[in-house]
Amino acid sequence: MSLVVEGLSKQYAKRIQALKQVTFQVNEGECIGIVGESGSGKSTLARILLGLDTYKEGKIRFNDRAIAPRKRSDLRQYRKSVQMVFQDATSTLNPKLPIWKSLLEPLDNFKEVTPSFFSEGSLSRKEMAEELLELVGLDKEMVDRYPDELSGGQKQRVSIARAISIEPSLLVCDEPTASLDVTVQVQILRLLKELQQKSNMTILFISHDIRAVSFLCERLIVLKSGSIVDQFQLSDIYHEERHPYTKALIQAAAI
Ligand SMILES: Nc1ncnc2c1ncn2[C@@H]1O[C@H](COP(=O)(O)OP(=O)(O)OP(=O)(O)O)[C@@H](O)[C@H]1O
Repeated sequence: MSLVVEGLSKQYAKRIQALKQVTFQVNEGECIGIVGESGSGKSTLARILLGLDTYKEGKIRFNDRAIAPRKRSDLRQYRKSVQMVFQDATSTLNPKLPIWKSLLEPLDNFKEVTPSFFSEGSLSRKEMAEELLELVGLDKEMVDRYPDELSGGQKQRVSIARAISIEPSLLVCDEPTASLDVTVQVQILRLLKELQQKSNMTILFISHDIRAVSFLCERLIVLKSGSIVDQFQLSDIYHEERHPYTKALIQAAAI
């Protein structure tokens, strides 16, 4: 797996330059964090990376193939490899479907995928959903429940299970913990860390919270007003040469 973003710029209206010459690379098995305040361009970047938004300037290459957002066939292949976890798990899950049906949607879309983590032998669809729930630390009894019968943290676990069900080579998380209580945030971060270590999955974690990013990621990218102002290994977070903006984020988070 490799993702290369080169000189990516995105302009919404004449004066709104959401991304400016953004360049970075994500390598296999890495957990990389993109941190920035509100309005820094994080969601724009996430949407473009998922093929949900277009861009005119710059290049995105995934496994050495250009991602051209308008080509549907390319996009389908890409979606199989790149999955997303959003901030709002409620909107990810269809309120009219029991959890097990929502969980199986990606596997239904990509029938050619047989996840390596399923037990041997033929599993019924519900058993598959139960195994997915157990993978993210949820009780398998929850398969028949509906989203509004789950807590925020449980819903986020379901959306993580759903995203990893097809074993994507890259998982993009856009503020996955932002709407959760602090204690639940930590649990979700621990879960992501555990899943990443178990499967060597590559994670791109986008957040305004440098504390969360530094808990999970070994490399950090700092985005400010659409530009990357700093990029460093976690071990260098307190290094003197950090950008003043990074230092301010660290100080504000008291880490
Ligand atoms: N659809 C849009 N049309 C016009 N401007 C937009 C649109 N989406 C975002 N912007 C602008 O682009 C800039 C970056 O927004 P973006 O949502 O990517 O930031 P963000 O870092 O994700 O912020 P937040 O954490 O508040 O969601 C902002 O100035 C925003 O107002």
